[in-house]
Amino acid sequence: MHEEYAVYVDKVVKKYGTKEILQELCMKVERGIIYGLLGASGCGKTTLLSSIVGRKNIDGGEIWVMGGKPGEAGSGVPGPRVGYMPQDIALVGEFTVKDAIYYFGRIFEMEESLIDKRYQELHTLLELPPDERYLKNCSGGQQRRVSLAASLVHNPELLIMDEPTVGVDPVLRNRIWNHLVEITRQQNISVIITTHYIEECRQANKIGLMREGRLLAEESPSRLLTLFNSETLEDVFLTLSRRQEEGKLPAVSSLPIVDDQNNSVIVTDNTGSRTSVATVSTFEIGHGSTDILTKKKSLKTSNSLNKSRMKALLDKNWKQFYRNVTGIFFLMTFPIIQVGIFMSAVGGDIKNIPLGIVNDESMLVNCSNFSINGSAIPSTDEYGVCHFRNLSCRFLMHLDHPMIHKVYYDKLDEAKEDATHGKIVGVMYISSNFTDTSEMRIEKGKDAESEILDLSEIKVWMDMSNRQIGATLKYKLIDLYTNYQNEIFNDCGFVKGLGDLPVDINFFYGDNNEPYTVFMIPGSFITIMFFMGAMMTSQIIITDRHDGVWDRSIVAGVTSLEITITHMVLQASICIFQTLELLVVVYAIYQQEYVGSLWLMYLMIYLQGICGMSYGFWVSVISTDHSMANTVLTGIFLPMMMLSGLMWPTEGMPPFLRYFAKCLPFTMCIESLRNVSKKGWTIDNFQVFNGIGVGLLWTIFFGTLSVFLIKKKR
Ligand SMILES: Nc1ncnc2c1ncn2[C@@H]1O[C@H](COP(=O)(O)OP(=O)(O)OP(=O)(O)O)[C@@H](O)[C@H]1O
Repeated sequence: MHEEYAVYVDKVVKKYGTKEILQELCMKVERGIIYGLLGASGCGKTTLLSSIVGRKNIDGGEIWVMGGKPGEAGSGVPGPRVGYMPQDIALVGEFTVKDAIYYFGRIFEMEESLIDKRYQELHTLLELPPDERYLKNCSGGQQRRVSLAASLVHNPELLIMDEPTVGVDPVLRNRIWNHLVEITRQQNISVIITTHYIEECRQANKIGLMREGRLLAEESPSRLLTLFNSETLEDVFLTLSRRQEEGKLPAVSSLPIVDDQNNSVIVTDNTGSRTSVATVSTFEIGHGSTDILTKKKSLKTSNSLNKSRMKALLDKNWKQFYRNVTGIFFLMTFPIIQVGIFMSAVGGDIKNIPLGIVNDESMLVNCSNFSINGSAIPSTDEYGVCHFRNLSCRFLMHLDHPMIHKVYYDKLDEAKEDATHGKIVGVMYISSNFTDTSEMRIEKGKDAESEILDLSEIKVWMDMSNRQIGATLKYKLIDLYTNYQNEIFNDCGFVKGLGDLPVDINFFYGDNNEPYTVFMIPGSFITIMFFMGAMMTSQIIITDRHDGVWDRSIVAGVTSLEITITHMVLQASICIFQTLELLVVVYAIYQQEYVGSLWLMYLMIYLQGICGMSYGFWVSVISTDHSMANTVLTGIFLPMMMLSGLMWPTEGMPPFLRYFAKCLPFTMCIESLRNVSKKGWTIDNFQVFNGIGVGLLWTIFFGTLSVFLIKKKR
């Protein structure tokens, strides 16, 4: 029975949450007719059409389209059997008028010459704007006409149009209707059309009046006008709406109208018994119902990857990319800017830290006249070891370092006061008899009194509220003191190295003077690429989905997998350049050292970009719009970054958190990349391979989850 109809909707229920949008709705569209679906805004027309084309799952009832169920293998719906013009324009703004039509032609696997022929016909019929005009530069009405042309390009068996005539001038509207009448008559095409201009539906063979998720009536316009003795369809609709409100009008039944011969519109009451509400003229289909449509059954969509569709999608993605100058600029320069800023701002030597100095010894001597000669003279008498003069001046000379800006104070209290007010970062105090006690400290050695030790000590108070500055200064002071001590010991003729700490530290990898930047480079590479991949993917996919391009393409027969793969192909290509940019900036421009394989490093960074894309894909699937996507993206990315060991080694975390952190997408990859760049390890080392492995697992996980969610989400 269903085969007789182009569309057969039987007691369909569709809910959004708990709200029933379609309430056991029944609708029958014979083949080769124009069916006008009328109803107020929000009554569920779009929801019904989306369900018919297989873009929404229904919660009850059945839908048959061209004898098959939408979405079922071999039904051809979604696919080339249907032409769908959604309410939104649902075209790519970066397309020219011609591109838009060619895009759908290629998706429907039409020959290029045929697409061109159809394009010329539709161009004339619909008065399309010039071929090369970008859609984003077309008016709303022009875009709508292009959208209409795109749904007609392949001469579908069933044409579904959601408000195609909005914003179209009356002459052209009339021409569109005439064209619809012509194609239904000559080619037996079936058309379902929704419109706000109720009266234009007089040209339809049948209309369905819809209200609050139900069809109030389903008949030919002439019969409805006769039945309700009305001049206009508006009046009919008004009367039916009133009756529905008064509870006198049940919905249209799914049962076949058996007594059509009696010229009655049949409705079913709430108990299920059928009643005739009026006697009217017979519903006419102005032409035969010869089934030329079923002969087109070769037009089925295959679920496997299709070359022509993939080509069309790749072309679309490429045009979307290269015609969006701001987008290109952002995608290509963002990694350079990011890593450039990082290299310039992070890990450089800290300079000019203000250090307060109170040198009580300088009350007795003037350091500006100080000469290093004679400040440490080996002793000639048998008890002495070495004689010192003005050692405080000699030590202060060693503090002439770019990191330290010496600020002299006369009084210790004043210096401490300034330190507490943040004017200086630390205070250094040297006692008045520092030189003498330093000499005695060496002479007496193990017998030195604590007072001597105390007075020969340089005392420092530090502001450690900025730990990085405080700690850097602290280590620098110790370093400078060691240099100073070694220098005077050398002058005294002591054995070389006596002034050093008795700890000899050597390095397998890296060296003592390596800046903090080197530690952070792998983390910054990985996080920049991951973030770029995620941003790019989520933005592009959400834009596609919001513009309706995704949905429309799927109705045309494209599969989610094809869309996903083609997006990934383009973005993965962009990632190739972005990864290269990062490496060039860091290793060629900033001349950072590395010992491992550059190819392996490239691969690892690149794969993280792909992992980011997969993550961005998942974010785009679970997000309803851009702002939600941005929130989810950054909301998850930031904690992942903090746990990644980028800023602080994971060894500093509580054990359970460390294990958790290591399972995250880029924690282990950062460590692995460090192992390659600093240690020269290769991929056969497990501690390199595991980082790549975790990234790959996350890529597969996010990708699979996204595809699953897309399928489930309709
Ligand atoms: N994804 C969704 N989630 C929740 N509610 C939705 C969703 N889509 C639509 N709705 C609601 O379902 C109802 C029917 O929407 P629908 O778009 O089908 O109406 P319509 O008759 O096509 O309206 P219009 O003529 O204005 O396009 C509306 O109340 C709408 O707010």
